[in-house]
Amino acid sequence: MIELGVNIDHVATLRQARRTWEPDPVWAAVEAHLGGADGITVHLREDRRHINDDDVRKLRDLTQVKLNLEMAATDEMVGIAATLKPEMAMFVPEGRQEVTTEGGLDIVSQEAALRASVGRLSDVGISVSVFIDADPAQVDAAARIGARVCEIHTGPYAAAFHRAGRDAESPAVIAEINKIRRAGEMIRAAGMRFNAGHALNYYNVQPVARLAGIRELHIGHAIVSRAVFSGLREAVREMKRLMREAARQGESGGA
Ligand SMILES: CC(=O)[C@@H](O)[C@H](O)COP(=O)(O)O
Ligand SMILES: NCC(=O)COP(=O)(O)O
Repeated sequence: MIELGVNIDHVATLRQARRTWEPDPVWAAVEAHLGGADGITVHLREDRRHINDDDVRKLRDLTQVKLNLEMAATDEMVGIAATLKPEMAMFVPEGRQEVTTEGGLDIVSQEAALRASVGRLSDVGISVSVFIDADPAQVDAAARIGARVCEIHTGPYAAAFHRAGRDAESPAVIAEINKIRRAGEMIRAAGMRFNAGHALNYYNVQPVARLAGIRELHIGHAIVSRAVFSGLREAVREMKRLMREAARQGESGGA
């Protein structure tokens, strides 16, 4: 069955707006768990603009569902992950000026360095994921460096969906979903786990959740935004309901 990893970065974004102690990401993780989250995702950015080292340590100790640590592939971050041992670590590209992650990791241009980082984390039992565009060359490279998981960047799909006025049948949206589908087929054929995420929301999630072989979606901004009005537990519950419904109707019958 398809799983949901809830990204709680923006609970920390709100805390940092006042540089205070609330809202606490650990409380968010508990609420997400109670709403049906299968995992918790945080992105420990090099500039610590939202989640900080202390949050990750506490989440590691207290979270009872899988922890996925998103990070740049730097020595510092690899060291932190190797010490804290989240169940999964995902390498993402990072830009200092970006508001959020702007594109997938270019594995092809830094294969040797990334292979070494994947090796360091795999050696201590962490399942290593890479955040990549739906690009066959990047999927091939992910397999070559030993990644166990690929998370396909759904930002271009989400942007097309928004531009099309939420029309899932528009040619631009279908073209984007087909790219993700083809990447997913390659990922699975290479024996890796097929995940997806970024900018998914309550309107655009179902076509992605219907894809054959999709294992896990990572969703943050939309869930935390909904939670402002409905509470986090309910926001997670509703997202899981949409995902399950789509998976049941989906290309692999919810398997
Ligand atoms: C990798 C990805 O798709 C996003 O989850 C991103 O890493 C989140 O980072 P921000 O929360 O800083 O936007
Ligand atoms: N890796 C994607 C993620 O964790 C959530 O991204 P978003 O829903 O906050 O855009």
